[in-house]
Amino acid sequence: MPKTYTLQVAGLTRELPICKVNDGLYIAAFIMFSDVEMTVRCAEELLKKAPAFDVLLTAESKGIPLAYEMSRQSGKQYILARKSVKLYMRDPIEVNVKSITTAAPQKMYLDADALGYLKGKRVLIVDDVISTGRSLESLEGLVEIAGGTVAGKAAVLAEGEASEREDILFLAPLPLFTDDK
Ligand SMILES: O=P(O)(O)OC[C@H]1O[C@H](OP(=O)(O)OP(=O)(O)O)[C@H](O)[C@@H]1O
Repeated sequence: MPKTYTLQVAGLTRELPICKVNDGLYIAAFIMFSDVEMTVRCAEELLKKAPAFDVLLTAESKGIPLAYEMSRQSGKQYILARKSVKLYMRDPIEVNVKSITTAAPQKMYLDADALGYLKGKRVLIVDDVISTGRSLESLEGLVEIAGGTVAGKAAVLAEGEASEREDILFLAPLPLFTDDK
């Protein structure tokens, strides 16, 4: 198994460390935290591809810098689905989620203010990576509960079989790695 994977995306090149998920399955870890250049460039490229939308929606935590930057560049607000309830959240609603990189089942929450903001809006869902698609599915569930419409589903990278999906926008595929390849 190689130690790194060379990613080219949005005109930039990065060496991603390859990390074990479980026996036989490995991923190349794409962590945009701290990489402002990558965040800014990917936000630009995703906004070029994005359909018309009113508001961005992402999930804690790695989607946050991307959604922030897409919001800054587009002038459209972003809403954040939290993965725990904070005492300042009014009447939170929840959906279940289990992503490829987080072993334990998680939940996503929106409070009444966020739900109210999404109601009747065209929502562009954004994340750093779409892999199994379960996080995306949860975000779609939140949009439905809120009474918004999904304008588009966008990520910097589509991992594994997600790169064959035709219902998502992404900038580059990201392979999954197994012991036999
Ligand atoms: O398509 P999926 O299999 O759902 O995987 C993609 C999701 O997994 C990662 O987040 P993670 O849940 O690890 O949380 P984090 O951003 O807080 O690290 C990533 O940022 C996506 O949100």
